[in-house]
Amino acid sequence: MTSHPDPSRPAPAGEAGPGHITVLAPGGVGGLLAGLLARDGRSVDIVATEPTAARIARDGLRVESAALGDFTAAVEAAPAARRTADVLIVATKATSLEPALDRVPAGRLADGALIVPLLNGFEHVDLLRARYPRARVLSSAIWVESTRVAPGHIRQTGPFAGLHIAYSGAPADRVEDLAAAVRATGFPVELRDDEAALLWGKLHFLLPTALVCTHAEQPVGGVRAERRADLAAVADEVAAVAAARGVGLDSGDVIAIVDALPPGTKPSMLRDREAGRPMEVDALGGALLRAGRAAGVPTPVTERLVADLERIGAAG
Ligand SMILES: NC(=O)C1=CN([C@@H]2O[C@H](COP(=O)(O)OP(=O)(O)OC[C@H]3O[C@@H](n4cnc5c(N)ncnc54)[C@H](OP(=O)(O)O)[C@@H]3O)[C@@H](O)[C@H]2O)C=CC1
Ligand SMILES: CC(C)(CO)C(=O)C(=O)O
Repeated sequence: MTSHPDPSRPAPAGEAGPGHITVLAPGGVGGLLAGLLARDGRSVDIVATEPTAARIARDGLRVESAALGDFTAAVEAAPAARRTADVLIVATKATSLEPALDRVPAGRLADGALIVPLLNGFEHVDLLRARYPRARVLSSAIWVESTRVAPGHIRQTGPFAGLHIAYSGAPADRVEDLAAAVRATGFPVELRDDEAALLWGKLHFLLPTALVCTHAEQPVGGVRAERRADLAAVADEVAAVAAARGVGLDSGDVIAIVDALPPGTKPSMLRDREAGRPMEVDALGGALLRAGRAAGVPTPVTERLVADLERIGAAG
């Protein structure tokens, strides 16, 4: 995880620029990046649900962040893509990914456009590659705690922030120009060669934290004291499935990260449960169960937590 956003925001030297950036879904993470890029004067627009697009077009995008500043950025916003994007940042929840993608037809992407999905999990990468065959989907993971407190109003909390992007076979200079533009906003970016390690490294931390905090209805401080065995067991199950796919992960690292977090840290799945929104239980936990079955790796603790959370989600 990359920590401590740099508020000095160094200017990108000699950078050609990533071109026009469209952000699909201005929620906790999408709204944060769209706001930061717009504040820096980048060419950026937002595609959102009808009411949220209207609100942002009228009032701008409000961002509150102790580390990156409080500001309102004027950004174009519409319910369907109107500009041709060189970069598409996809920031929906997994539960609304497919209907949201209908708002960005493939013809609205420049040939060879870069797609940066901020979703947790891994199954969305193949879905995006099938849907946009002429684009380059870069496996990515964002480490930040950021909440859409109201349409077009984003609050980033917590001490960590970092965007990890894999080259994923795309032209290196274009990926680096994009990384430079995001870094210049003050948001740290790490470029990586190994996309599987990037995605599974995030899931290794995220899945235990999300499932156990959401199941217990407690932030990190409570579960690391009371549900440590479940945290460690889910981390070990993720590591076992990742190992079957050739990715080496050490569960000790996950426990060390969980122990270092502020006790009030809440994963987005817990925030969804508290707000009565659909939870990404299937896209994250269900995906691990499917990958475990395919590899012949047992995942009993994840299975129990997923079953309980699916029952809770279905009961509304
Ligand atoms: N929040 C966080 O701290 C982190 C989240 N993530 C991951 O990032 C992804 C996004 O999460 P997060 O930012 O929390 O999500 P949010 O719930 O904050 O935002 C989701 C956004 O999607 C929009 N949306 C929903 N349906 C549609 C649709 N059909 N068309 C267009 N837009 C739509 C919502 O619109 P509206 O505003 O109109 O409701 C909202 O702006 C998830 O996979 C999550 O796991 C990863 C790291 C940290
Ligand atoms: C990193 C973490 C736990 C940040 O809150 C996250 O990815 C999420 O909440 O979805």
